[in-house]
Amino acid sequence: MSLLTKSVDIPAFASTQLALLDAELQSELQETSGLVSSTSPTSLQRAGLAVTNLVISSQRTGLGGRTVLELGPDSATGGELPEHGIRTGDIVLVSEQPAGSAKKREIKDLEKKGARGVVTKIKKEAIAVAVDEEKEDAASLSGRVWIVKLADDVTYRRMNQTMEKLQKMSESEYSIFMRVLFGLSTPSPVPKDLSTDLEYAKIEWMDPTLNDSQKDAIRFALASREVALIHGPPGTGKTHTLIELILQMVKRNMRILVCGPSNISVDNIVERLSSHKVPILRLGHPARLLPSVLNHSLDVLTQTSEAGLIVKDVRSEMDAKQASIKKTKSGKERKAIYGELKELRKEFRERERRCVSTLIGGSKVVLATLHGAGGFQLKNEEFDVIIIDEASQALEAQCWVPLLAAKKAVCAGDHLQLPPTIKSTNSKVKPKVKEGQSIIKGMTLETTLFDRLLLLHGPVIKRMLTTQYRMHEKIMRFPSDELYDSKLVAADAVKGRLLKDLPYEVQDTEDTNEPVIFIDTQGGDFPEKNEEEETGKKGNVRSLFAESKSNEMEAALVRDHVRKLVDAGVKPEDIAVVTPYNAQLGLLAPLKETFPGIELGSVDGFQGREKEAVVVSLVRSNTEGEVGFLSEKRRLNVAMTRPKRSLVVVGDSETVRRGSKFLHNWMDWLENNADLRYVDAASVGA
Ligand SMILES: Nc1ncnc2c1ncn2[C@@H]1O[C@H](COP(=O)(O)OP(=O)(O)OP(=O)(O)O)[C@@H](O)[C@H]1O
Repeated sequence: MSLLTKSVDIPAFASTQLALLDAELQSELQETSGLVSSTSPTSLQRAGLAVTNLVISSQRTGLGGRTVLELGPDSATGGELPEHGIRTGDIVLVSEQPAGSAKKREIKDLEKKGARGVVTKIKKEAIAVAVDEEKEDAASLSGRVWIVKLADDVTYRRMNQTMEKLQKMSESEYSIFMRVLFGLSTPSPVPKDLSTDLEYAKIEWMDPTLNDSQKDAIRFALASREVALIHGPPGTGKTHTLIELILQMVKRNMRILVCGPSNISVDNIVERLSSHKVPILRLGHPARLLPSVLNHSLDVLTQTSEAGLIVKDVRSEMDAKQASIKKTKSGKERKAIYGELKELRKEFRERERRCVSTLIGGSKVVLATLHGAGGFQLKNEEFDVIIIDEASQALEAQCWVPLLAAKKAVCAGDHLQLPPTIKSTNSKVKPKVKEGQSIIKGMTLETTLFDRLLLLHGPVIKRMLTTQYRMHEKIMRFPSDELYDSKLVAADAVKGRLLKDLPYEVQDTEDTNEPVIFIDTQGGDFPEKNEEEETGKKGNVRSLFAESKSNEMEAALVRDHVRKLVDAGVKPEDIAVVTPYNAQLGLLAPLKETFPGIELGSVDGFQGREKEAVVVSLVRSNTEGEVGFLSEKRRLNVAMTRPKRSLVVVGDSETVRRGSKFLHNWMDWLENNADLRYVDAASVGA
């Protein structure tokens, strides 16, 4: 029996999590500092960890009073920023750019000459960074600067505090909810068929178009006492379902905290909830929120709401006093003003605290990231239920930040897509445990709460959404049969959609009237290349690209295919090329110049997204049948479920089929069902 199917010793669970989190943070810190100290800025940029050759183009005060720097390309580079891997919400260092050859750069030295901050906005021609308060003189940076992505140790602090609390709790403090989540008690039973149950049969749906599996999942989530999982395979309307669930809960006078692992996952829900007349409140730094969500932000409301105006009064009084100090010469008078200011500050804090709790107290639905839910604002707040969206993409320790005080949880996710990205799995940093503490062997950070609960309690705690609104029926077939017990059904509106039926002029060609095309390169004429061999670079660059492979033949075939689609009239912005390998993305990069608007991305980065046409380059082609990254079926699942109307797979079936049973079945399925195209090296032009 797997360790996860048994009840879990809570202190051992917490110490294992602490050790794993520490190892993860250490490898993140090591990776960043190792790379920054020994790799040239240009290589860091290539690895997606930095953007070089920038200048500060403007500086302004952003929300929350923070200084926001806007960084654009220097005049020599001009125009748009190069491709980079920096994302909104990343913690970065803005600093003078060191010369390429300068060795032994330490992050702390760079920090002296620059500042840490949070990326608040990314545009084609500029990146905005809100710098930390104590470093506002960073604006004085002149000349050429660069930004480097740093490890985000703040998020670890909160997860650690949560796990430490869990570790120290005595058994008598465990709530029923906690006991169920660790398998010390079984979940309270829920009637099997809720559609005939008196209480749940006659729900008045806000959205009457919900499908039966969505309705069933909502009834189940309402009826469950401790925990419910909503399993949402790709395109099945997971968020759509959560919105209705939230509205139904509000109708039942419940108070709800809604969380997700990322700001974007939370904002997505705020945006969709805002059209309904429900008082909602979004916690989080305004700089990190979507602009459309700002009018629900706690920080903004404390300044604009009625409750906020009282705070504003004190603030103006304080400003006036501050100004009068400057005018006064007499020491005695100054001292008196300082005394008054001190009192005012106290008053200000007290009013602000009251204002915050009035605003939070008046909200039926509060939304925050899992990490943000651990802030002081929610310290004494009680909720009837915690809803976690994208729960299968969150670390379990992160989920416990709000769950420690919970009575009931509803988690939505899909454990058959990729879990959160972990660095320490392949690194040399090993988890260390304090003496005398027991740990759970074999547990990793990649095991999410969603996975663990399914293993622990089985399907009785979940409901699966089964109608999908994204893919042509044929694109859906293989993942449905192989991973979702053949339960997925394509909605009528999407099941027959092809590229040629796009709402703009697209010619009917062999490339636009086929939902699944497989371009098979078997024959071994163009084997993959190892990025190390190609660059010949040593040191940390090696580790960065250690797993990276590329395949020029495949890149040429991808280019050919994209050209044919565009020639047939498909807009480049409706096409994406995804591949598991960064080095292959590098090879494909020129496509963006030829076809502006096309999207190139790693499979992992494309999770949660969709496009009309998706070309997948599998890259691996070798005589050993090695497939590396591809052996992870959750990655393949993400890759093959992104397209709406056209999935094009480019790969060497001979190599790939040897990688795993899943890959073997996929190659067989493609050979039997896809529009199969064999190529020989000589016929590839581009
Ligand atoms: N019952 C329904 N009727 C019609 N369309 C629906 C229904 N439920 C969901 N959709 C549509 O399906 C699409 C996907 O929905 P949503 O964004 O909620 O999915 P998701 O499961 O959260 O997405 P992902 O697969 O990326 O996790 C949306 O365009 C949504 O409007």
